[in-house]
Amino acid sequence: MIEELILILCVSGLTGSGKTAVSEGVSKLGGIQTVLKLTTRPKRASDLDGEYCFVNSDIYNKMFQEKKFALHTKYYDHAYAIPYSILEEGKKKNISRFITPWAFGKDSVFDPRIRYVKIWLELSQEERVKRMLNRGDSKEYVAKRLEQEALPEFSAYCQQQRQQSHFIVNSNASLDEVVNKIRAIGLDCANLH
Ligand SMILES: Nc1ncnc2c1ncn2[C@@H]1O[C@H](COP(=O)(O)OP(=O)(O)OP(=O)(O)O)[C@@H](O)[C@H]1O
Repeated sequence: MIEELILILCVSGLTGSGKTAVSEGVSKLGGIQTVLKLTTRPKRASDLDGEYCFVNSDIYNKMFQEKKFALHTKYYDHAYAIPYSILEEGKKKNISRFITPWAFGKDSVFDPRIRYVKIWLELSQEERVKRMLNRGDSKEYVAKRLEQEALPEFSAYCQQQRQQSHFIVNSNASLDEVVNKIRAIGLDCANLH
């Protein structure tokens, strides 16, 4: 199990704000690693290799009951988890700092021995739409996501994520700049221990 301190940088933000790109970018610079997550949601064409392991609800629930997850959350109809095994694999490579897109919800379960640093990526809707279209999302998909964002329940949830974050980072800068800023936060927080 977890004998030494583990830190997870949890990057949240609205769709298209850069969570995945920034997490990958930080991970590429070394010392802080992305984590493979388990999910019950179906695979999408846009999913990056190595970001998710797709499992059915039976397998997920069994692992949950066997306390195999360091973090678990529900988002709409699907469940997401970070298994201890992934963190332990990192530890074997001397990595104890991780980064991942992650949002804490009211159904979240998390190991309190882990230190979570919550980072919110801030970006205007206009710029997010541009980036989503650039990444190949269809206009219909973008419109659907924006409609969802406007729902009072969803918007309150996002507001809460933002308010509960330890750092708010402006994503309206080059990817390198945002990556370096977040990496510096991760390394600074690691040095506090
Ligand atoms: N700082 C940046 N400057 C320019 N482009 C960026 C920047 N950050 C991310 N992007 C690009 O914007 C697009 C959206 O980023 P990304 O997919 O990481 O967003 P996300 O927050 O993970 O979205 P979602 O929640 O929909 O999965 C991607 O094509 C990504 O490469």
